Amino acid sequence: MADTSPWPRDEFEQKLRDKEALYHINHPFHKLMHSGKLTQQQVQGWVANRFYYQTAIPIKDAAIMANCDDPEVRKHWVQRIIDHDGTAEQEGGIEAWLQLGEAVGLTRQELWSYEHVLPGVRFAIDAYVNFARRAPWQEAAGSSLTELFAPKIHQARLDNWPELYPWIDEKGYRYFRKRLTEARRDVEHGLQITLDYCDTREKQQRAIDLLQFKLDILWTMLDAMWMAYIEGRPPYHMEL
Ligand SMILES: O=C(O)c1cc(C(=O)O)c2c(n1)C(=O)C(=O)c1cc(C(=O)O)[nH]c1-2
Repeated sequence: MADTSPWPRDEFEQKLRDKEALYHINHPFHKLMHSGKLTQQQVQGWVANRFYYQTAIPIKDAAIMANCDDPEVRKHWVQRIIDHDGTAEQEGGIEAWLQLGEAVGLTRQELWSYEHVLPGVRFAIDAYVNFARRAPWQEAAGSSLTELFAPKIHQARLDNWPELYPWIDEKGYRYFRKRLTEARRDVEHGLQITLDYCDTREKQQRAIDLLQFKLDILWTMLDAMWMAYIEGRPPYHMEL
């Protein structure tokens, strides 16, 4: 009979970490971006589409909080919302992303209107928010663990973009710098929740599958952007 006992904690954690192989840092769109081959218009397309993700993240985190009956968890989780929305005194990630938009030549109104957001990007992100609304909060918390792999991609942008894309204004980099520390703190907490909650093989496997679901969301966003901005085939492009 197959062994269905839970994996030891460190083995389970390693299985989650192994998912890095499918992280969107490996998507051809990011590969082009990180080799300096994107035009200004293509960078703008990415920034405008990703803005929909940025504004969805605190809504997703509020949905997790709304489903969470543990004040100890909420006490920490609320920081994620503050990181993105900011406070009366301090700017958050959404404001930093708007500044990135301006640094690449977009206006705030353009970003807020979501006029550049592709249907495929919107559907993928909406799937993440809707999942977080309905899932047990521990499962939704676990799906944020793609952030395990995010500091590397933020760091790569900080390291390479100034040379590859000298036309991007320096004020655009604040978002990525900010996320380096925030993402590391988030995953420490998210990982503890997941490792504690998944005390059966079934729950562990479900967490791995949900991490894959989140990887699918990130990958699918870039597939839609590839069609529109690299192939020049946005939706309803009819020419052969
Ligand atoms: O630029 C990226 O590649 C990237 C990826 C991810 C991610 O892995 O989901 C996040 C972010 N950035 C990010 O900035 C961010 O605030 C964030 C929050 C979350 C989440 O699922 O809660 N992911 C990510």
